[in-house]
Amino acid sequence: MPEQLLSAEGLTAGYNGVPAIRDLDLSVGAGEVVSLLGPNGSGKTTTLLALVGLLPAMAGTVTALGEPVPTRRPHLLARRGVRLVPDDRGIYFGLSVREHLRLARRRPDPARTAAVLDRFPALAGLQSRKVGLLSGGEQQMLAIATALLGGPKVLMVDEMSLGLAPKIVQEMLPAIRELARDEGIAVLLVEQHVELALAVSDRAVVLNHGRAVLAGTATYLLAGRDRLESAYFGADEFAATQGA
Ligand SMILES: Nc1ncnc2c1ncn2[C@@H]1O[C@H](COP(=O)(O)OP(=O)(O)OP(=O)(O)O)[C@@H](O)[C@H]1O
Repeated sequence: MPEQLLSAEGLTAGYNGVPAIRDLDLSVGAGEVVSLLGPNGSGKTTTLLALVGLLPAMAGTVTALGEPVPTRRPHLLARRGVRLVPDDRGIYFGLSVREHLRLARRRPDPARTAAVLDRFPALAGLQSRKVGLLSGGEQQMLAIATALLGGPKVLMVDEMSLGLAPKIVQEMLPAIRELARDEGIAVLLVEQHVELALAVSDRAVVLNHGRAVLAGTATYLLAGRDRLESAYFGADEFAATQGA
């Protein structure tokens, strides 16, 4: 079993005193890719925000790299190597790609930059382009490349595939999978593309109404399509989609 770099136990978090996720257990080990799945509003983004301490835990604990995650100090956590790429990508549109990549490290590291750009070759030829003029897929690659330049130990990506063509997603997800394995990064993906996510994941957790309703290895989840759909949609909604 890999060393657990990120874990939540009994995590409850939400907004204005109202829980949006309840009693969640989750862990991601070195070199592992775990997907957090579930329908709209099931609590995936809330979970990520709680995991980086942007939302304080109402109950339970969050541990990253063996230490409790501090509340509302994501920059401190990022310095320790725990990075979240948010669903709006968190990038600066006025910079060029080259300038953006330079922001990622206090001291430039050309070898690391070259190694990361190797994983996203489409970006390599766009270094002079303004970030705001990149396509959605290129912007997403830049957001992830920027996070990777710092050499993260834990990487969380919220809805990487949002607004992207499936072909781009099919290229990017395996690149993230390889990076996790090669560099021992613990990766937590929030994804709407269930099958694409499971294809590159070791394990997944399905949330519904803020609770983990199904968890297991990707192989187990892919082998039980009905079980997955039922957990994903909820029994009643699933029945409705079946015309019952
Ligand atoms: N800032 C907020 N204030 C109050 N409630 C919120 C806030 N953000 C999210 N919620 C609520 O918390 C619940 C979980 O939302 P969350 O964004 O975590 O779901 P999600 O699974 O990421 O959804 P999606 O797939 O649509 O992005 C939803 O009921 C949502 O309406």
